Amino acid sequence: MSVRREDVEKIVEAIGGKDNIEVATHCVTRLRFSLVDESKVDKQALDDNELAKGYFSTQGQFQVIIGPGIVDKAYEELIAITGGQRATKEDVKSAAIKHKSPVQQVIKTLSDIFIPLLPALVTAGLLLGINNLLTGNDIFFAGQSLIQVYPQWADFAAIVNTIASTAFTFLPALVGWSAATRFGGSPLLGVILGLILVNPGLLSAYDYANAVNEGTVPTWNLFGLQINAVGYQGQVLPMLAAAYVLVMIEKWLNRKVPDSLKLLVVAPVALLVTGFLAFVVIGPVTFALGNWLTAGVVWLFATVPWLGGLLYGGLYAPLVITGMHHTFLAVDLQLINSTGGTFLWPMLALSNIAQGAAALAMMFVIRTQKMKSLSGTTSLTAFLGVTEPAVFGVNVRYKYPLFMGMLGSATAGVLLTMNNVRAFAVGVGGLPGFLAINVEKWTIFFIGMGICLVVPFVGTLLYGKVVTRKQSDSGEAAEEDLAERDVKTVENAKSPIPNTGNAVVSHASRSGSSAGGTAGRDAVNVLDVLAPIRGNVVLLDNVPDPAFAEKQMGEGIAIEPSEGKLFAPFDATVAHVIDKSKHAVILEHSMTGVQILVHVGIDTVGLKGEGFKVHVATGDQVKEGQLLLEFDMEKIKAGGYPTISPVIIPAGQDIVERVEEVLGSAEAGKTPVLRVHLSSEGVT
Ligand SMILES: OC[C@H]1O[C@H](O[C@H]2O[C@H](CO)[C@@H](O)[C@H](O)[C@H]2O)[C@H](O)[C@@H](O)[C@@H]1O
Repeated sequence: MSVRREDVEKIVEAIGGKDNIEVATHCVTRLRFSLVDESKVDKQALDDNELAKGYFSTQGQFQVIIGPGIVDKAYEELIAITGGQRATKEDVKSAAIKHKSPVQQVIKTLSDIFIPLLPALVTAGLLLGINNLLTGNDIFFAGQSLIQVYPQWADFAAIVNTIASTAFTFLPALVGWSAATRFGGSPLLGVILGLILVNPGLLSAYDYANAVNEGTVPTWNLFGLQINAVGYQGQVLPMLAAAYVLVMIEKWLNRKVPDSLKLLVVAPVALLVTGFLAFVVIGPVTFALGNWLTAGVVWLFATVPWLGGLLYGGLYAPLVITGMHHTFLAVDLQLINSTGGTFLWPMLALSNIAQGAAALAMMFVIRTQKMKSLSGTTSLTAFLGVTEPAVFGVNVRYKYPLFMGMLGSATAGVLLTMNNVRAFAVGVGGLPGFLAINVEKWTIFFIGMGICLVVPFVGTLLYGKVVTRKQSDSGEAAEEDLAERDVKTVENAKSPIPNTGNAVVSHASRSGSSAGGTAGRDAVNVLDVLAPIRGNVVLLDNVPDPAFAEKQMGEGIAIEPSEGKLFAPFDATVAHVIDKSKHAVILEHSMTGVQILVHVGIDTVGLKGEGFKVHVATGDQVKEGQLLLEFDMEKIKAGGYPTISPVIIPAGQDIVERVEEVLGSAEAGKTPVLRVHLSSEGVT
C-alpha cells in the first residue's frame, strides 16, 4: 500500500506544522512525536485525514496511528517534508518528558531511579528485620534477646546483619548505577562514583556525628581549603546530584573527544572532575539540603502528627494508583539515614494491608466465582506488600472497597504518627511489615494493623451487602455481574463478546491513566483475540512442552482442537509462516501491531509439513475469519504428536500490558480466547 505525500503533509499541518515537531520517530504502527505545543493540534483535521487511523497523547508523546506496513513509508515522507532528523523511540521519550511540569519531571525521574532498586532495598529490609528478631530485647524473652539466651546464634545474626546492611551501606553505588542509567550515562561509572563516596578510607557517615562532637572529623587540605574526608554511606541526595553531573560531563566529553582517545579520556576525566566536585561542593551542599528537608518533614509531622498520618495514611493508595508512591522511597531513605527511622513507611505497610482487607471482603460480597477468586488472590498479594492487583483488579472497580481501605489506613496513620512509630528500614510492606518496625512500637503497630484489617473488611462487607441487597430488590443487574461482564474473562464463554471489528475500540481510561485521554477515534486499549481454531480452550499449564507451559514464549492459552482448520483471529499481516513444516504462523494485528503465534500441535515440526496445507504466505494481509491453514489431526496423532495448540502473545512486546485468558469451548472466529490489555504508552 502506498502513502500519499499530501496525506502526510496534512498530518504535519494538523499537528501544528513542522516547527511544532521537536522530535519524531515511528514504531510498527504509529508516528510518535514530541511536540512543542500540543494545543496546536487540529483534531478535526486528523479526524478527516484518511491516513491517520487514530491519534492520542500519552506521557508527553503525541502519537498518530498509521498502521503496520505503511508507517515506515509515512515516516520517510515526513522526514522528507519536514527536513527533520531521524530519531529513536528513546529520543522521543526523553524529549517528551520535557513537556511535563517540573514537579512531574522530578517525580518521574525519581521513580525511574528508585523502582529498579526496590528488590535490593526490600531484601535488605527483610533481612534487617530477621536480624532484629534475633538481637532485639523483649521479643522472645523478657529483658533479653534471643542471641543472649542462645549465644551460639550470635554469629549467625552477625552474618545476617552483614548481608542485610550491605545494600544500605553502599546505597550511593546502587543509586549511582540506577541514576547514571536513567540519565543516559555509563552505569559502570555511576557505580564507581558511588563507591568512591563510600570508600573505606573515608570516615563513615555513620560515625560523622560522633566525630563532630569529639572534634575528630578528618579533613583534606586542598591548597588551603579544608574538606571533610567523610563518606556518604546510606545517602541519596549527594549521589543523585553527583550522578547527574557525572553523566553531563561524560556526555560532553563523548561529543568532543575523538574516538581514538575516548578510552583514555572520557571515564578518567569524568570521574576525576565529578569526584572532586562531589567532595568539595556537591556532597556538602546536598548533605545539608537533605538534612534541612528531613528536618522540615520531621518538624511537620512532629507539630501536627495527626494531620500527617491522616493524609499520608489515607492517600497512600491513590498515590499507588498514580505511581507517585515510589518517589517517597527517597524520602524514606533520607529519613532513615538522617534520623535512624522513617515514620512514612509504617503507614505504607498498613495501607497495603487495608487495601488487601477491603479486597478480601469483596470475596464475601461478590457472587461470581471468577471475581471471588480474584478478590482472594489479590488480597493475598496486598497482604505481602504489592497492592496493584487488588487495587486495580477489585477495589477501584467497585470504588467503595478503595475508600474503605483509605479510611482504615487514614485512621491507623493517625494512630501511628501520634505515637511516633517508625521503621528502621524499608522492609516488606503488608503483614511482614512489623519486622522493620522498632520492637518497642510493635504493640501500637499491631493495633494499627488490626484497624487496617477490621475497618476496611467490615466496612466493605456491610456496605457491599447493602448495595447488593438493594440491587436484587430493585431487580438491577448485580454490580459484580456488571463488573464481570466488563472483564469478560468468562469461563466457558459460549457467546462472543460483542466487538466492533474484532478489537474493542475504546476511549475509556485504563485505571486512571488514559489510553484515550485526548484520544481521538480508534484508540484501542483492549484487543480481543478470537479463537483461531475450534475446540476447548485450556490454560498453558496443560501443554506438554515446558517452553509453552512455563510461559517462556509468552502468555496465552492452548486449544484442544476439534477441527483441523486455523483461521485468522483478526485482520492481520502474516508476519511469518514456517515454510517447510507449515505448523506455525505468526500474525501481526493490523491496527495495534500486536503479534500472536499460533502453533499447531506440539513438536509437529517433526512432521516436516506432512498433513499441513498452508493457504497464505509471509507478508500477506489477511482478514478476520480467513482460513490460513488446514491440518490433519489424525496424521498428527498417528505421528505420536499431541494436537493441543498453543496460542501465544510472544513476550517482549512493549505495547502489551497484560493478557487475560478466556477458557472453555470456543468457536473459531467467534469466541474470544484472549483479552490483550495494551499499555497506554504503547497503544496505537
Ligand atoms: O516503597 C517500599 C515498598 O515498595 C513496594 O511496595 C510499594 O510498591 C508496590 C509496587 O508498586 C505497591 O504495590 C505497594 O502498594 C507499595 O507499597 C514493596 O512491595 C514493599 O514491600 C516495599 O516496602
